[in-house]
Amino acid sequence: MSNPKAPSEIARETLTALAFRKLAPTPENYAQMYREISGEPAPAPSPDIGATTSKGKLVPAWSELIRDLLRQLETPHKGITITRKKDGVETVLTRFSKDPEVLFGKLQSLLRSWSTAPAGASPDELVPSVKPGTTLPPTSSPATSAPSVPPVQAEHQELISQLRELLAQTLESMRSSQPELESEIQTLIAQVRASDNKDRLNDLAKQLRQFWLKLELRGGDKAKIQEGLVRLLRLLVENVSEMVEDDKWLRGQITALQEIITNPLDKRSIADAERNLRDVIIKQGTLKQSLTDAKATLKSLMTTFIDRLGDLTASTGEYHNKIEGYSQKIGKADNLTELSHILKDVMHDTRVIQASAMRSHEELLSSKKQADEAETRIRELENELEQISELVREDQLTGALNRRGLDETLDRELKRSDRSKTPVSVALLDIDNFKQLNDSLGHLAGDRALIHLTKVIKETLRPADTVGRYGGEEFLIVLPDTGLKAAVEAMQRLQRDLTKKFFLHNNERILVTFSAGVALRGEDEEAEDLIGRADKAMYQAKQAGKNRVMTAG
Ligand SMILES: Nc1nc2c(ncn2[C@@H]2O[C@H](COP(=O)(O)OP(=O)(O)OP(=O)(O)O)[C@@H](O)[C@H]2O)c(=O)[nH]1
Repeated sequence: MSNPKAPSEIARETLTALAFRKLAPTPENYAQMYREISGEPAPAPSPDIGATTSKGKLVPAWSELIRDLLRQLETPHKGITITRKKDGVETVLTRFSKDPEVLFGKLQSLLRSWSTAPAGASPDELVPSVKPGTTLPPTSSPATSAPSVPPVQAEHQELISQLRELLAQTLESMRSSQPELESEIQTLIAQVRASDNKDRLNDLAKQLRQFWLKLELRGGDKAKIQEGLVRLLRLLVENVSEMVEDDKWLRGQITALQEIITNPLDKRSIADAERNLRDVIIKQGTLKQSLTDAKATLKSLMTTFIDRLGDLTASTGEYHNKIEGYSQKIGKADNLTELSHILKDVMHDTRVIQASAMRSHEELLSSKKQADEAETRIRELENELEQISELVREDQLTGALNRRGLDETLDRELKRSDRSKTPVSVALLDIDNFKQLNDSLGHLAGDRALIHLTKVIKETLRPADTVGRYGGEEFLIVLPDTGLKAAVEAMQRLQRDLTKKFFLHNNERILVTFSAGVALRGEDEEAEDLIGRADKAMYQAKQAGKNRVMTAG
C-alpha cells in the first residue's frame, strides 16, 4: 500500500498542475485540483470563494501571487537565503494547504515578511507564526517527499561543496606565508576536498582545530622572536658603542642606529631611518677617504723626518770620529805645515757638516710645517665627520633637507611664528606619475628629475623658504611669514616655472608636474597635524586629476 501524500506535496503538485494545464489559479480551480490529486471527496457545498471571501473581501488572483512568489524567491533579500525562503514556503504549504483562502493569506504575509525583513533577521522569524499548540507535520520524510526533496538537497550539497572549495583555497593561500607548514597544509587541503561525508567532516574539523591552534602559537612565537631580536640588537649596539668610544666614524653610525631602534618601530620610520643611515654612510664614506689621505700624508712626512734625523745623526757621528782623528793627528804633529794641513781639513769637514745640518734643518722645518697642516686638516675632517655622523640634515641625492633637517626647520619656524605672531604655511608636493617616468626613462633619469625639481624649487622660492625631501618623490616646503593665499600663489608660480624650465633627458624635454596640498598653520597646531592636513589636500589634488594645488580645510 502506498503512503498518503503529505499536504505540502499535494499543494505543490496542485500549483504545478494548474500551471501545466494553463488553468486560471482561482480558489475553486485550486480546490478542485487539490482534491483531484489528493483523492479527497468533494466537500459539501460551501460559500462561494470564487470572487469574494466569506467575509466579503475580494480574493486577489492566485496567478499574481505565484508570479510574485517566483520572482521574490530569486530576488536577494538581506539576511534571507533562497533555501530559507523555500523552507518557509514549504512550511506554509504543509500547514495551510487544506484551506486555500488561509493558504493565500499566509503566502502573502510570507512574501511581505521577505521584503520587510530587517538585515540579519533570523530566517526563523520570517516564517508566518503558528498558533501555539499546533503540531507541525514533518516538512519532509524520505518515503513521502522523495521526488521533491532532491532540489533542496542538491542545493545544500552544492553549497557545501562550494564552502569546501573556499576552505581549500583559503588554506592554499596560506602556503606562501607558512612555508614550514607546507606539507601539513597540503594534507589538509586534500582532506578538505575529500570530506564528502559526516565522519570525514568531523575528522577534518578536529584536524583544523589543531592546525589553527598551532598557527596561533606560531604567530605568538614570531612576535616574541622579533621582540627578542630588537632587544638583542639594542644590546649589541650599546656594547659596540662603548667599545668604539674613539672611533668617531663608527660612533656616528651607531648613534643613528640607536635612534632607530629606541623609538617604536613601524614601516615608515624604518624606511626613513634607512634613508638617513644611507645618507650618513655616503657622506662619511667621502670624509673617511679624505681623512685616510690626510693621515697617509702625515705618515709619509714623519718617515722623511725620521730619515733626515737619521742622516743627520750619521753625518754628525762621522764628523765626531773625524774630529777625534784630527785631534790625535794634532797631538802627534811636530811642525806648523803639518798643523796647517790638518786645520784646513778640519775647517773643510766642519763646513760640510754645517751645510748638511743647515739643509737638514730647513728640510725639517718644511716637513714640520706640512705635518702641522696635515694635522690641522685631519682635525677639521674629524670634527666634520663627528658632526655629520651625529646629524646629517641634507638629502644626499637632491641637496634638499632630509626629514631630520625638516623637523628642525619646522620646529624653529613654528616657534618663530608663535613669537612674532606671523603666519606660516607649508606645501606638500608629490611629483605626478613619477613611477611611469622611472619605468619609461630609467631610475637614473628619475633621480635626475628629482634633482631638477629641487633646483627649480630653490630658484623659484624666496631665500627664507625651505625645501626638504619628505619621502621618495614628495617634497615639503616651509613658507615662513606666508598666508594661505600667498602660499598657493607661490606653488602656482613654481608650476609655471616648471613649464618653462624643462627637465632634459637625452636632449628631450620632459615636463615634470606635481600635485600640491597647501596648509596654513592653525593656532598652536603641531607640525605633524599641519603636515597631515597638507597631505590630505595633496591627496585631493591627485584625486581631482593631478597637476594642481589644493588648500587644506
Ligand atoms: N628614481 C627614483 N625614484 C624614486 C625615488 N624614490 C621613490 N621613487 C619612485 O617613485 C615612484 C612613486 O610611484 P607612485 O607612488 O606610484 O606615484 P606616481 O607614479 O607618481 O603616481 P601619482 O602620485 O598618483 O601621480 C615609485 O616608482 C618609486 O620607486 C628615488 O629616489 N629615485
